[in-house]
Amino acid sequence: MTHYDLVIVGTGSGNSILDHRFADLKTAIVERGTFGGTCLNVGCIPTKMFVHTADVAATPAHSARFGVDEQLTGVRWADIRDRVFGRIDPIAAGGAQYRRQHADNANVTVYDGTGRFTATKELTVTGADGQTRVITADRFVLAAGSRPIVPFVPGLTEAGFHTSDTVMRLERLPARLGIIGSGFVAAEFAHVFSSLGVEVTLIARSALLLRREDTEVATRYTDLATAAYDVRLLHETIGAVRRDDGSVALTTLSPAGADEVVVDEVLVAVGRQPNSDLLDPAATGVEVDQDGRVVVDAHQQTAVEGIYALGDLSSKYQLKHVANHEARVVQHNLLHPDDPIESDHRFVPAAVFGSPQIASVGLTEEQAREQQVPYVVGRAEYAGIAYGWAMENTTGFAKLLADPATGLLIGAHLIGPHASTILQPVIQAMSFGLDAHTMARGQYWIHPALPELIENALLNLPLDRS
Ligand SMILES: Cc1cc2nc3c(=O)[nH]c(=O)nc-3n(C[C@H](O)[C@H](O)[C@H](O)COP(=O)(O)OP(=O)(O)OC[C@H]3O[C@@H](n4cnc5c(N)ncnc54)[C@H](O)[C@@H]3O)c2cc1C
Ligand SMILES: NC(=O)c1ccc[n+]([C@@H]2O[C@H](COP(=O)([O-])OP(=O)(O)OC[C@H]3O[C@@H](n4cnc5c(N)ncnc54)[C@H](O)[C@@H]3O)[C@@H](O)[C@H]2O)c1
Repeated sequence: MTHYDLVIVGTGSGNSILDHRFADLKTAIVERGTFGGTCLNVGCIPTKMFVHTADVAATPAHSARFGVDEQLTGVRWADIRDRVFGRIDPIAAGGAQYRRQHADNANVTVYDGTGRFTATKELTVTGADGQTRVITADRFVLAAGSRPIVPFVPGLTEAGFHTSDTVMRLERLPARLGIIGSGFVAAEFAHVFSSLGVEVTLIARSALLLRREDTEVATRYTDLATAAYDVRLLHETIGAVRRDDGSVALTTLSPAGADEVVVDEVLVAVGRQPNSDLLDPAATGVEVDQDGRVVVDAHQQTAVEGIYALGDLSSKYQLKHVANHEARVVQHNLLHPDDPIESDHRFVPAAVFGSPQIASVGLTEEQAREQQVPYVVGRAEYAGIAYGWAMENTTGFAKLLADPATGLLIGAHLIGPHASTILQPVIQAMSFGLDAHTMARGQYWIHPALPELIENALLNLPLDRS
């Protein structure tokens, strides 16, 4: 048994904690999978590299209305895939090598294997070969992330399916892809594969795609997706079977009765579960909530002194910018235990990089109503601003919610080109308490750029005083 000052479980956001300020601490870092975690290897980074490629591939389909006749003559899947992972895999390998071998990390030992608590502040690490090593520490950082949920569907395991962990490394592009689910992963991969020429069928249990977005945004997205893909709403997948010709028949049940969807590959995208079950935090006295999330306080500390948790393991947001923020908080609190700081989860934004993009921050209109928060709504359409005309966009819009008395923004919801970028000034205004009128009129807005969408929505807010 080896004792450490600090043990970090998970090399996603957890790996970013260690720097020269920890050089005096005898430290271990434990990883069961690929060094670098979800965002780098199977999450944000590769998906967005595929999304940009999809945007490029989709361009010819929209170019004729500008008087430009373009044709997509083919996509080279192997080249697309290998460009993405040719860039990413060396970064993961380099990160692992840096921790294992570089002089900067003389104080760090990397353990390959799954960490599981076996007693208070005692972790047993089981390697792929089944060998176990027991380590103890004064302090722990639990950054073990989450993994895709696979719902029980009779026959699905035998038929074979992909998750976001594997679908980006497909050997070849399928002609038809069935996606079970209707959230972030479903929307992004529907755009990616459809733009590359794959027939996409989205099988959603709910009546709306992206149903956690503001309802107006989710409704607009559902309408646009229905025009672009084969969308089956209110369909529960109840069976799967791989046929002799290699296709997979998915049986679904909807209010209209049983139905069948025949595809070549299946992507399961129904959410992610925290990896707390692998860690058994209870064995060290750390509490887990009913959704499997490790419970932390505002300092990211669990109920056990010196054990911190961050990211998808403990956060309901499951977003990389949140995991990064929490990792910085944990880093500070490890370095300055007598002067701890708190995480700031007041205004957490999110973006779906599908087609079109969606970006949001703060309350939806439905949440504001439920919580009885006073609000007014200001809207603007891409079709109402000059750059929106340039893009011939007729479907995108911004919807802002503000407190009518103070003018402070309480929510923002965008659907349309570059929504993830255009939202940023709103996040800034909310974070720093800038009211809508000052934001709209206290600065220049570059004309005729896309952020004029926000300027117009701000000016359209029916505030008590403006
Ligand atoms: C397809 C996809 C696209 C995404 N796109 C975006 C995006 O565009 N923007 C965004 O903000 N977020 C995105 N996310 C979410 C984002 O990737 C995660 O929120 C973030 O990576 C979580 O970081 P983490 O450090 O908490 O966990 P992870 O990065 O998952 O790190 C956890 C690590 O711990 C290891 N581990 C787990 N259990 C153990 C154990 N018991 N012992 C040892 N090691 C263990 C795992 O192998 C893993 O490497 C996406 C996610 C997916 C799946
Ligand atoms: N751009 C981004 O920031 C980004 C991109 C991808 C993933 N992510 C993160 O990863 C997480 C996981 O993404 P996701 O799309 O898998 O989950 P999600 O939570 O976004 O959506 C899952 C959807 O599947 C539905 N569902 C649940 N069980 C089902 C079942 N048995 N059959 C059919 N549908 C079912 C849910 O109702 C929900 O609408 C997200 O919560 C997000 O935080 C972020």
